[in-house]
Amino acid sequence: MARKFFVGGNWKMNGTIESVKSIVDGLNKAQLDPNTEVVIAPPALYLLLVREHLKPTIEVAAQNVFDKPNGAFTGEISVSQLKDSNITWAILGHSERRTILGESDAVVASKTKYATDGGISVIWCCGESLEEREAGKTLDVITGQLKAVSEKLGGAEAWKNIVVAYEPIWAIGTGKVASTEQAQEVHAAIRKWLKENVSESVAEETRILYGGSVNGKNCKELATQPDIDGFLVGGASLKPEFVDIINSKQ
Ligand SMILES: O=C(CO)COP(=O)(O)O
Repeated sequence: MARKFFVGGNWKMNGTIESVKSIVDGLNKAQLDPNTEVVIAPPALYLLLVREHLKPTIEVAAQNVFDKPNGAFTGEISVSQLKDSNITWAILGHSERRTILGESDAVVASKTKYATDGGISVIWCCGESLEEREAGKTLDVITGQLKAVSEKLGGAEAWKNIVVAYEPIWAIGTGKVASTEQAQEVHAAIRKWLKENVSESVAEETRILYGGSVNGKNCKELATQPDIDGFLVGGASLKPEFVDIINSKQ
């Protein structure tokens, strides 16, 4: 089964009502490859605005979701609130939340389990720091992150609603994109890990995205790699070149 190409736009903590409307308008008018699944993740405050104005063929993701049903959790958003608002995806495990907001493997795993159990699909992120790469620990870090989430998910079923995003921390927002060889090597290792530790069909069917300084120029070559099934885009998802990234699969 061919994996459908997937491009996510992670707007992070950027935008205003005016700029959000302008990006949405641009996406609504653009010619987008119908063979690419597109998901946009605006800041929480703009989720409803984006969902209301964006064409229905593009899904909307939250940049976080909490692992409790409701209650006294100031500042958090629940799975049921996302569903109530027609938000169908969440980004979890992003390195900015792991490093800046202190989310551990266990917290990320718990949120991922809670979201998928509740019917929210997850863009689950992993990636190594520069120090870890230089110490030759890249695959150890990635497989450690995979193991934590996989044990919590407890079987193949939940993986149907998960897209994996490999985002080397040293490539995020730095303009330093991983080479096609570096990205393909890690993507192939993730697929092998899924095959050996979850199931052959999960390994075959799970989309593995690359994220980290993807732009309109470098996306085409990355998209030629057999295990790169799309992108999670930060800075360039706020710009018109995001359309070129969506249309990058030949
Ligand atoms: O973190 C990212 C997407 O989640 C990547 O960000 P940049 O594309 O800005 O490097």
